[in-house]
Formats: sequence, structure tokens, C-alpha cells
Amino acid sequence: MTTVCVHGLGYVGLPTAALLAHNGNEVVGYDVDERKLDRLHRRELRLGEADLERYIVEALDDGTLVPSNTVEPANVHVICVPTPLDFDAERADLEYVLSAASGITDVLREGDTVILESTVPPGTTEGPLREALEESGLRAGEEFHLAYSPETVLPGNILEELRTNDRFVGGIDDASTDHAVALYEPCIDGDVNRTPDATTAEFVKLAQNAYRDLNIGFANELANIAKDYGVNTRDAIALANRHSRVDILQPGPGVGGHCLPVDPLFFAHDSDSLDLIYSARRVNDGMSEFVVDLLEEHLGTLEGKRVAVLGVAYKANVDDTRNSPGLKLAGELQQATPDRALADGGAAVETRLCDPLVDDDRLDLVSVDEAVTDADAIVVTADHDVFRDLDPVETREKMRGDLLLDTKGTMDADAWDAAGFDVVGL
Ligand SMILES: NC(=O)c1ccc[n+]([C@@H]2O[C@H](COP(=O)([O-])OP(=O)(O)OC[C@H]3O[C@@H](n4cnc5c(N)ncnc54)[C@H](O)[C@@H]3O)[C@@H](O)[C@H]2O)c1
Ligand SMILES: CC(=O)N[C@@H]1[C@@H](OP(=O)(O)OP(=O)(O)OC[C@H]2O[C@@H](n3ccc(=O)[nH]c3=O)[C@H](O)[C@@H]2O)O[C@H](CO)[C@@H](O)[C@@H]1O
Repeated sequence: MTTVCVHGLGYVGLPTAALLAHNGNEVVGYDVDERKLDRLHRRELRLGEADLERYIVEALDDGTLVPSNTVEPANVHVICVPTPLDFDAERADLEYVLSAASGITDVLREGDTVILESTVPPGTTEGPLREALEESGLRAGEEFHLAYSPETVLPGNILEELRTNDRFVGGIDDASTDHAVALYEPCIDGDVNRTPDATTAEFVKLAQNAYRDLNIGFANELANIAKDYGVNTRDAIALANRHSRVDILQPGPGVGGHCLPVDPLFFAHDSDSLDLIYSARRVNDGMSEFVVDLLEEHLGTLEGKRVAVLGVAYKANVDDTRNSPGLKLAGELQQATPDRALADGGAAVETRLCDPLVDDDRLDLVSVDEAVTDADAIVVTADHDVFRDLDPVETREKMRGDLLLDTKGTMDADAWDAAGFDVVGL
């Protein structure tokens, strides 16, 4: 039986640990966060995906997955720790990866395999990770195996994608690739593809996320252009996509999450050749300003207006607020009343934030009812099912104004229009 130690039990590591545990491996899940480990021991999982929670609990209950606050010796170490962007330095912060590596050096044995799954700049596995692991005194490629295999699951559908997505695996040599492929192949229905080396695998992961960011950026730019021509962007995109070689994504209030707004910039680590990638980032980041301008245009002025922002999760039906477009929009609305107007006795715009999926004491979140009561406008910034189910007639009765700005194109425009709303989209 293969023993595996998974380092980092977050959105990626915990499901991965369960997948490996369900497929004949003895898995220890190591995390530095004691509260997270306590919650796992108590079976308190709040992942928002019921099938995934059951799957993880099964592995915990049958003892094939054991949470631990110490790094354990294992045949395979899988690293799934965060790789945030240091926004000021515009560089990936590799601190967590290097600290995971340093934990592994204490237990690494000859013949073991280390696989990095975190999203990283090209060259990380061959460079800083290898160097950190060799502090153990063992040589990568000669005494232990080292590979990179990115995770590509889509939050909201993690279990299904974990089992069925194709994977790609790049080792620092053929034997390392063989060992990593052997770990994943029995666990997934998708193909396990070999890349020529670890750096190519790292590059491919960034290319996928940059491509998606660019495609959304194109849709967002179309939304800006369509406004100038009085064209409905979503209708136009649907028609354009009827061509078999066109596949444009959807506009929105910005690109959130911790992957698409971050990962494309990792390409800049050792390259000055980024251009489109920066443009897409600029367009996507500019969408909150576009939405503020739309609101102002339709409300006449923002001064003294009450705006209900529905959705602070970064996308539909998840609880994750990292780089949330809804929060960014609310922040920009707060800044939108000019100091001059305030000095003249004008009132600031009031925003009420609402997201029934998010449980975060640091945010001043209110119920949908509280958010819409006496509001002048609703801005929908996340396409949660729970918002789509709102009754437009009842909502209209509670409100002071009649503007529905649906940045996600998720509400039934005809029904809201019939209930007396001024329905505006992107
Ligand atoms: N969430 C996703 O949808 C997704 C998808 C694909 C790839 N990724 C990438 O996977 C990586 C992990 O992302 P995530 O969303 O799971 O992060 P996360 O923040 O949800 O979880 C990371 C976990 O690692 C733990 N940790 C930090 N340092 C550690 C250490 N030295 N040893 C052990 N544990 C440590 C943290 O306590 C945390 O529980 C990132 O590189 C991310 O870009 C994420
Ligand atoms: C290549 C790819 O598929 N990568 C995925 C991505 O996962 P994600 O959850 O970050 O991705 P999205 O669902 O795209 O959401 C991001 C933001 O874009 C907004 N959006 C989306 C579609 C659209 O048409 N218009 C929009 O405006 C949306 O609202 C949200 O704010 O990265 C993960 C980590 O690397 C991957 O594992 C995962 O495969």
C-alpha cells in the first residue's frame, strides 16, 4: 500500500487527500491550521458541495484519511498550499511552498516522490522547490523523485472534476513522471498526460487560466462597446457563438476568485513579454467602475441613494469571497460621492451587502429582505440560485426605487420588467 502525505487541506488539498484515500492509498492530511484540523475531527465541513462533504467524511470515517498536525514520512508527498500574489512586488509568494518543502526535508527518504500541485510560476519545481528539498541531503532525480501536476477543478463542481478532468504531469526526469503518473492513474477517469518537463506543466496551467481571463476580458470589452452602440451584449454573444469556431464567455462585474485574477501574472516572473494578459487584467478590473457609472447614469446621481449589492461570493453558488467583484464594487461605491458634494451637505451613497451563502463576521452582511427594503437599486453581482428565486413583485413593494442592474444576466428580465423594474444588464 502506498502512503501519501498531503500538505495543505484547503479547497484543493482536502478533496485530493480524499480522492487518494478512496483509491487504495493510506493518506495523512497535514495542515498548519489547528482550527481546520479540529473542524475535520468534528466532521464540520462547510464546503458547499454536499457530495464532496460525504466523500471526505467517508474517507475520514474508514481511517484511510487521517488529519494530522505533523508531517509524516510517506512514499509520496503532495503539496497543495497557497501561492498568493504579492500585489506590490507583482510576484508569486512562494513562502508556503518553501515552508512545506522544509517540513518534507525532515522526513524525506530515498525513493520517495514529491509532487507539487499548487499553481506556480514556470521554473518553480526545477528551481526553488528542488533546491529547498535538497536541503535534506538527498538529490532530486537521483535519490528522490520530483514532479509537478497542477489541479484544474472548478469550484462548485469539485468532486466531479477531480475524478474526471484530464491531468497533466511533468517530472524533472522520466522516472519522476512515471511515479507521479502511477499515483494519479488509478484514481481518475480522465487521461493522465505526460508533459516534457515540470516547467511545461507549470506553464500549461497558467496558459489555461490566462486564456479564460482573456476570453472574459474580451466579453467585458464587448459589453463596453455594445453600450456605445445600444446593442444587448449577451444576445450578441449568443449569436456570435452560433459560429462553430467562436466561443465567447460572458461579461460580468469583474473576474474574482484567487485563480484567474492572480495566476496569469505569474507569467511575468521571468518574462517581459506579457501584453494581452495585462490588457485583459485591466479590462476585467475596470468592470466595477463601468458598473458604478451605469448605476449613476440610471439613478441620475448616487448621492444619498441606497444600493443593495446582492452577491459577495466571487461567483455563483460558492461561499468564497477572495477577490470578490461584489466587494470591490461596494468599495468603489463608497468612494463615489465626491468630497465636494459631501462638504456641500450632500449624502454619501449607502450600500447594503447581502450574500446568504457567505458566513463572514468581518463583513457587514444583511438578509436579502434588509438589503432591498427602501433601496433605490439592486445590483446583482453573483448569479446564486437563491437570487434567481426572488419574487420581483414582492421585492418591488419593499423598495423605494425601481432599478435592477443585473451584471450577471441571471434574473428573469421579463418578469422583473413586468413587476415595474427598470432592468439594466451588461
Ligand atoms: N481553489 C481552487 O479552486 C484551486 C484550483 C486549482 C489550483 N489551485 C491552487 O492550489 C493551491 C491551493 O489552493 P487552495 O484554494 O486549496 O488554498 P487554501 O487556502 O484553500 O488551502 C491551503 C491550505 O494550506 C495550508 N497550509 C499553509 N501552509 C502550509 C504548510 N507549510 N504545510 C501544510 N499546510 C499549509 C493552509 O492552512 C490551508 O488550509 C494554490 O496554489 C491555488 O492557486 C486552487
Ligand atoms: C481554465 C479554468 O477553467 N480555470 C478554472 C478557474 O476556476 P474559477 O472558479 O476561478 O473560474 P470561473 O468559474 O471562470 O470564475 C472566475 C471569475 O470569472 C467570472 N466569470 C466567469 C465566466 C464568465 O463567462 N464570465 C465571468 O465573468 C466569475 O464570475 C468569477 O468571478 O481557476 C481554477 C483555479 O486555477 C481552475 O482550477 C478552474 O478550472
